Parts: sequence; C-alpha cells; structure tokens
Amino acid sequence: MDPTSSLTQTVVAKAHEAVGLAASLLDTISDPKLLSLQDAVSNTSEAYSSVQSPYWDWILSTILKMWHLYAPKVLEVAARVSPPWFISIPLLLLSVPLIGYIIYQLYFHPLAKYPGPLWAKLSGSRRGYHAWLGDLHYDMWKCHQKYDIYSHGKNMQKSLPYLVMVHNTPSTFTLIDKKEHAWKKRILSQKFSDSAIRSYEPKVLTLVDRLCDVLCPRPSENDSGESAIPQTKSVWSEPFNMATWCDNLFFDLMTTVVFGECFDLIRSPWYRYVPEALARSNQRVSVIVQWPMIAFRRLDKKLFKDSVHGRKEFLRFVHNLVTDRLTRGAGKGDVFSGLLDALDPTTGNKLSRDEIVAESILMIVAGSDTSSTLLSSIFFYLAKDPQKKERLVKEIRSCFPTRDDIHLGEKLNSCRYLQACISECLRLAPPVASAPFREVSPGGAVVDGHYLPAGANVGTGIYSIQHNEQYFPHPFEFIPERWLEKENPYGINQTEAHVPFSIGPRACLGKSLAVTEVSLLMAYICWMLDFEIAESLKDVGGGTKNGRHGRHRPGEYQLYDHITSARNGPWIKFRRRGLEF
Ligand code: HEM
Repeated sequence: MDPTSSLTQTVVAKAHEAVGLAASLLDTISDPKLLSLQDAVSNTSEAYSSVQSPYWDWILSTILKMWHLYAPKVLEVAARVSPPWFISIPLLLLSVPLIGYIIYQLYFHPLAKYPGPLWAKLSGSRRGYHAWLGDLHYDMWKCHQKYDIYSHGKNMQKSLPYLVMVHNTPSTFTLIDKKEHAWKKRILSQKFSDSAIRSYEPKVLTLVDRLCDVLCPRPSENDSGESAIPQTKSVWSEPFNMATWCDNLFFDLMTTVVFGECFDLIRSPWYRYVPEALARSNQRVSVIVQWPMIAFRRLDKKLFKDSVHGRKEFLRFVHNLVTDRLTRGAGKGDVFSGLLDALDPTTGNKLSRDEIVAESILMIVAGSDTSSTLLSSIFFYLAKDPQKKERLVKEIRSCFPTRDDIHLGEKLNSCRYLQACISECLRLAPPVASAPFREVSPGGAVVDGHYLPAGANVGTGIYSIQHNEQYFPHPFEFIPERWLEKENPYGINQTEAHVPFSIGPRACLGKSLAVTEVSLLMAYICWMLDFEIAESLKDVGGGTKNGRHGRHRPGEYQLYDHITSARNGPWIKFRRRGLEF
C-alpha cells in the first residue's frame, strides 16, 4: 500500500473523529438543560463580561454535523489527489467554522465592541486558568472597568454557572428564581437579625476564650480566669499560622450558630480535616464556574482528583451532621431550627431534606471561610504595622476596663479605629475577591449607558473596584485612617466603591454577623493578648518580589481566589498582657 495513501487515511479518520466529537460537544452545550455548561462562545470584555449565544452554537454545530455526514466522501476525494492537497482540503474545510467563529466573536458578537484580552474573547479557558491559579481577582483587576450591575430593579439574575455549585437542589445562594430566592432569604434573615446575633454572643465569647487559651495558656495563679489582668506579661508563645487557626475558630463558630453543635477544632484535631477538604474542593468548583467546558466528559474529575476527594469528604460530613441534627429535632434557637420550621408560602410544605442540606452547606461555606479571611488579614496588616496595632490595642483597652465589659453594643461600636481596620482589611483582602456574575434577563439591560443583550454574563470584580486608585488612593497600602471622617487624608467619599458583601437583592446575608463577630473577637484578643509577627516567618502570607500575576507585593496579603479565598499565614506569636501596659 502506498504509504502516502495510508497516512492520508489516518489523517482523514482522525479529522473525521475530531469533527464528530466537536459536533457532539456543541450538541451538549446547546442543550438548554445544560446551558450552564455552555461557554464555547464567551466573550470577555474589559468589564470581564461574557455572553452566551445559542444561535451561534446552533449554526456551528449544524456546520460540523454536515461535515461529519459528508466528510467521508470529501476525504475520499482528497485522498485520491496528491500532497499537499490531501492535507489542505480537510484542513480548509475544518478551518471554515473555526474562522467563522473567530470572526463572529471578534467583530459581530453583541459585546465585541468592548476591549479585552483576545484569549478571553474566544474562550472561557482564560478564566478557568486563572481560577485554577487562584488569581482571578488579579486578572479582573487588570481588565477592570466600573459598572453597576447589582442594584434592585436591574434586569439581572444570578448567572447560570452558579448551578455548578448546586448539590442536589439549589440553595439561597444559587437559586435563580427570584420569588423562591426571596422567601428562602426571608427565612434565613430572621436568624441573622440584630437580636439573633446578640443571642449568639455568649457562644462567640466562649470560643474566643478557648482560642486565647490555646494561643497563649493562662499563667496560672495570676489569672483567675475571670477579668483579672496578670501581674506581669507572660512569655511569647510559639508562632501560630493564623490562616489555619482562624479557619478552626470560624468553623466552630458557624457549626455552633447554625447547628447548635461545636466540633471543637480549636482544641481537638479530629475534625480539622473538614475545612481543609472544603478548601481543596473549592479549587475544582471555581475552575468549572469560570470555564464550564472543563467538565466535558468529566475531564475536571480526572484533572482535580484531590479536589473531588475533598468534596466527597466535605459532603459526607454535612450529610452526617444534618442526619444527626434532624434526629435531635428543632428548638435550639439555632439557624437550623429556623429551616425546620419554615413553610413554603405557596405550597404550605416544609423544606425537603435536600433543601435543608443545601442551606447547611451554604452556611458553612459562606460563613466560615469568608470571616476567617477577614480575621487573618487583620492580623497580617496589624502585625506588619506596629504603630497602627498599638493604636488599636490602646483604643480597646481604654474603652473596656475589664474583660467582662466586652460586649456587643454601643461601646464596641464606638471603637472607631477597630471599625476602620475592619473596613480597610475588607477592602484590601476581600474574602470574595473576583466578580459575582449576573446574567442579563430577557429584554436586555442598559448598564452605564451600554446596552447588554439577554444572556450576557456581567460582573464587577470586588478586588478590582476596591483597588481602583480613583476611589482609594494608594490602593495597596493599609490605611485605616481613610475610614475615619476627621482623619481621611484624601477626602474622597469611597463608600460606594466598597462592596465586600456585594449589593442589591443578592448581597450577603451574613454581613452583620460577620462584622459583629470579628469586632467582638478582635476586641477580646486585643484586650487579652499582645501579639507580633514571628520574625523568622515574617514573609509568609505576603507576595514575593518576583511573583507573577500581581503576586509581587511583599506587603500585600495573598488570597488564592477559589470562590472564597484560601490563604497561608501570617505567623503570629502571642503573650498575655501584663499590668505594666
Ligand atoms: C467577611 C465575611 C463575608 C463576606 C466578605 C461575604 C461576602 C459575600 C458576597 C460578596 C456575597 C455575594 C456573592 C455572589 O453573589 O456571588 C455573599 C453572599 C452570601 N453570603 Fe456572605 N460574606 C461573608 C460572611 C457571611 C456569613 C457569616 C454568612 C452567614 C452564614 C454569609 C451568608 C451569605 C449568603 C446566604 C449569601 C447568599 C445571598 C443571596 O444570594 O441572596 N456570608 N457573601
């Protein structure tokens, strides 16, 4: 057999196979049920927007199907002619739809006029790649332009990629239906009202006391365990990785508040695998959210085996927890009892087990990791700036004469510098750092004078807007004073660009809980303990001078953005405060 003809047949067969695969892929992603997985025709503008165009998918898939049907004949003819034609004819035919796709994306797509990286205009893989690295927030920051997408009354809904996060049934976070979302959010809101939060205070104080004991054990006889201050300062403790310890603390806190059960990660290593499994699981999910195509033929599961394992571990834990809690029944005043009592206003039915599991997962994911990022970033920035730390410590210790005076309420709210530090850390290290995407509903929407067609996915990067120099001069510097009316060195009203909890109907439900908890915890720790950075590990947590993709600032707390944010450090050592302060 002529070797050229055998090679031709192999090329032909492979090309045919590839086209078949592409056609079935397009079939899959054009299926309305799987539209959440459709990303082949995304277009990313400077505002990091993407649009889904079912028509174009249909055209492209029809071309490919025709090619698949008639290719054997065409290729047969190609095989009879001599090189280079046997290669160029199939290539030419294959490239027609491809070139058509590229031209459409670059020139005729409804969002084509927006400037943005070429790769992002052609495929969602750029977002997937950065989601994998965990630096999507840096990438968005580079591409950023400011638009308002989130307010009430905008013709927007949660975008379809959120469905990737669904386990059996959507939660308040992932629900797209506005009516259903509204009633579920109403149920949960009752458990996050000011009075409900006040009722959680004793639990928060017990846990922070426990944490202080681990970070720096009591110096026995001098501290009776009540509000006494030791006569002398104790010695410095070994260093603690505050990313991990804040994770442990907030995991305990959320399970206590939501399920009335504390797994005591602070004192016992038994359940410490759970937040760690969740962090691993989030990496794969964040890549699929940004680039749904990666889930085609379960490629994601092959690439992120460890992540899949983490998800299984985490879900097993939640299912066991829910089963256990259901056996014990309602009546503990925790969030779970609110879910058990809730009735659907239309059907009068109670929430199903799947719905309760979905909300439980949401509470743990949304409530623990985020607040932990906030607290660990406060440690990072304060420990790196001893003067600002001293100012905060002074404010707390002079406001509260004894430890037992530390409670939620007016006095704590009057600690302005504490609030300023919290706002500044939420700005610098937003726990949800990249863009919460919204999909334009039928009829389209006008944002900042630009028309956006139905189906477009648009979002504003939270990290991006909060590092915009126009609103926050010296955006990468820790300057709590910018939040103090009388000391703001820039005189710019920056509140509208400060959106760590997002805004509008899908804004964070746990904002008050998170800020109140962190204020209370920080006040308590500052009152009880002195802390400073561990010199030998002082660089952990910051960027490195030759770091890529924005990770080049040693003074910036590094977030690894996988839906919520993973972190490492800072390493802090503690000692009990003494009377000589
Ligand atoms: C510093 C801490 C926190 C930050 C910065 C934060 C931030 C956010 C952001 C930006 C969103 C919108 C995300 C999106 O649309 O994709 C959100 C939603 C949400 N957060 Fe938080 N969060 C924090 C703590 C909490 C806590 C403690 C809870 C309580 C369990 C909570 C519960 C929720 C819920 C239920 C939603 C979904 C709201 C909806 O879709 O209507 N969050 N959060």
